[in-house]
Amino acid sequence: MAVPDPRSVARHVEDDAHRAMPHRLYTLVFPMDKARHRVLLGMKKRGFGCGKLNGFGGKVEPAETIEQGAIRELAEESGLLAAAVDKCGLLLFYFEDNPVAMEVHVYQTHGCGGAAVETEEMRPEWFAVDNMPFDQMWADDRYWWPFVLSGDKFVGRFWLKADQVTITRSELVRVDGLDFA
Ligand SMILES: Nc1[nH]c(=O)nc2c1ncn2[C@H]1C[C@H](O)[C@@H](COP(=O)(O)OP(=O)(O)OP(=O)(O)O)O1
Repeated sequence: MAVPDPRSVARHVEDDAHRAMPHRLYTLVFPMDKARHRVLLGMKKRGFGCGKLNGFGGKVEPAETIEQGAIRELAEESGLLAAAVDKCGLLLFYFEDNPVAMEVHVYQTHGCGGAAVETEEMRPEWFAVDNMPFDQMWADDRYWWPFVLSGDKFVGRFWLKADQVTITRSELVRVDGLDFA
């Protein structure tokens, strides 16, 4: 069996089936403009999730912390420079045709430096936080987005069909704290 990534927080999920699966770590960052009640999303132009509007993020590299990965991916995909990011929640995705679970660490950030620019991977656009384009986003986003807005921390688990759209099972809970990086 593959050696578990020590940065993974799968141990927080009390579920044998889950613990037995390898996990790949990802980040997902939502740059917020509190004054204008807006969030920056990016239209993914290639690869996984192509054609969807999403936060900014990607795979965590072996030599970095999850937070460092979040800040790096945000800069690479949007041009925005964040001094810090705030942890919002943890998402676990199980795709029917993939034996590796996706472990996605969700952050928001405020007052970034730099300017949002279109990159090879993403075309950025601002949206009102209370009128999100959920029809163009991942199917699970509409369920946990209210937690991001309220500031409540959350852990969500979603089981998806190979079409990456149909959710066959889900669990979403508010947690008191996220005692991991
Ligand atoms: N169901 C889902 N809902 C959601 O909101 N975001 C999801 C999601 N499933 C995956 N994501 C996010 C997590 C992460 O930010 C992104 C996937 O990362 P990528 O595959 O784009 O990684 P990389 O940018 O490292 O890719 P490459 O450089 O193309 O190898 O999609």
